Amino acid sequence: MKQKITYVSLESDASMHVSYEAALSGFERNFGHRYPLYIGGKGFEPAGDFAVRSPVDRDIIIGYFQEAGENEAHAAIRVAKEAFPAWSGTDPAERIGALRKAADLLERQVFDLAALITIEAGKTRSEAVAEVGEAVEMIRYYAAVYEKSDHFTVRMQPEAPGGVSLSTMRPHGVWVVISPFNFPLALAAGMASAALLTGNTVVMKPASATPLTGIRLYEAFIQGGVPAGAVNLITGPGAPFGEAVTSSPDVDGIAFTGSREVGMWLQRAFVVKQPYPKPFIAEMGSKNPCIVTDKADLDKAVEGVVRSAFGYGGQKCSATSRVYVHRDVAEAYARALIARTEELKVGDPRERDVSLGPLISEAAQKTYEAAVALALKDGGRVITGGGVCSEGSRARGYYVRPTIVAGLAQDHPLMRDELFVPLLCLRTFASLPEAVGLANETEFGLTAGIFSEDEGEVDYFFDHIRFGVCYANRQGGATTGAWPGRQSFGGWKASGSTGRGAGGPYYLFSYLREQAQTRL
Ligand SMILES: NC(=O)c1ccc[n+]([C@@H]2O[C@H](COP(=O)([O-])OP(=O)(O)OC[C@H]3O[C@@H](n4cnc5c(N)ncnc54)[C@H](O)[C@@H]3O)[C@@H](O)[C@H]2O)c1
Ligand SMILES: N[C@@H](CCC=O)C(=O)O
Repeated sequence: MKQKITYVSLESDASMHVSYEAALSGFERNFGHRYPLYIGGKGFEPAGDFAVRSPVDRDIIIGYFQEAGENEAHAAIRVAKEAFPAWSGTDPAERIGALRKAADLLERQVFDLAALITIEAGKTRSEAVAEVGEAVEMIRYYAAVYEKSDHFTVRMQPEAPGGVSLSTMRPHGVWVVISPFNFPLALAAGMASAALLTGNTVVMKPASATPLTGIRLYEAFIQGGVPAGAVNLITGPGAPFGEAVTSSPDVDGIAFTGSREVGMWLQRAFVVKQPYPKPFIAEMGSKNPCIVTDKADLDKAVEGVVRSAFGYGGQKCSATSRVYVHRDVAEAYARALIARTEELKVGDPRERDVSLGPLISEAAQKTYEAAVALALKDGGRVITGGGVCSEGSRARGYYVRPTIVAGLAQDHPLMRDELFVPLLCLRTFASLPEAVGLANETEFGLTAGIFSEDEGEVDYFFDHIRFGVCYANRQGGATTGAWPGRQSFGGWKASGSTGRGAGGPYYLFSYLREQAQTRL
């Protein structure tokens, strides 16, 4: 592959397709294995197992995975605690080397991993290849930041002549890394590599829909040179794992990416059950707005919104789910938006020309159907989409039409709640301050976008919008597609807990604590 694929480019030379299709057929011959969980470098099959079926086609059983309970979580935490003194005591250059090697290994397997992400998570090939690229770049970016900053050691003013005063940043100990289904490689890789680079040890828990991608990441860390025990992997349901990790005195920090509901539960439980405050990193959901003013280039605004509202079926925390369009251009914009949306081909994401694969689960499909019904009941107009696709092989997956709803009140639940399905709400406004006010009327604060060719309007937007990741005139994605080293990715308010974005210059600080060292 000659060109780098990002979420914004999503295009490449034809060689990508040949390699991806070869990887896909290789993987298809290997469905149905049984996989262990990993503690201290050893695979265990201690529990009952669960089958993971593909959202692309429910008849595909990807594999059987361990349904771990609290005992396995405690065992992994114990081993990670034992591994901490040695791993935190290694030369940082050695840790950086191991993580860089893991990134190289992931990069070498780009098509195998992309095929796996397609089957497990239902992503199209371009989205899946981009995600592998994001994981690789995330690790490399953190390694570079850590290396260039001299591992955050800063010389301070000496207290007396001949003395030395340093500010150093030290690891906490055992971090639990809990990741969601929708970026099963990139988000787990980002959190876990940040913890490991900075000298912490890790217990990873991937989402139950996507455990095999988590196992492949674990293997890359181990093959890269992260010692057995410094990284461990538990599969299985969230609830018993959450009980164990929030109550264990040996857990020193939790990094979570997922829904607001689970994130808030974890944060509260961790505070209540621990004897003293410990770091908790949460990246959660959102309800992301995009503003299209009467000074917008409407072609850009159509493409940017379609990509962000419907890319991966709206199953991105960064997805655009609300559009506020100036009333003078609303009709023309809606017409063009509908036309472009109706060009999207919904189907099996293994196929080259498909733009939109399935939703992750039956529950997600039910959320979609309930949302469409509620929109109609409450006087909304479904201006395109609004139905399930169940013709032919699509009946064996969770395929739905990208949908746009107009005419709902600003405080309607569909304008307020994260749905995580391809459903976009459209409303009009009369002035930019009004639009920014409407965009900000939410408890969430992850991503926001504007389309306007007027610099003054764009300045006003950046000055007044209360979201962590903001974009202007981004045809490649109105609110989606942040990339390590280009955009720090972190939510405000109910969307995130630290104020320091993933893939940004300050992210590693979240896994460290400062120690002042004074020598006389
Ligand atoms: N802000 C971000 O960077 C970001 C990125 C991706 C996804 N997300 C959010 O993630 C959500 C979608 O992902 P999801 O459906 O996998 O989220 P989820 O919250 O259902 O699950 C996330 C992870 O938490 C685990 N979990 C569930 N209950 C638990 C419990 N009681 N204790 C411990 N762990 C538990 C799950 O097994 C999974 O591994 C959306 O809300 C999306 O916005 C946020
Ligand atoms: N980097 C991705 C992360 C999305 C998370 O769900 C984006 O910005 O769209």
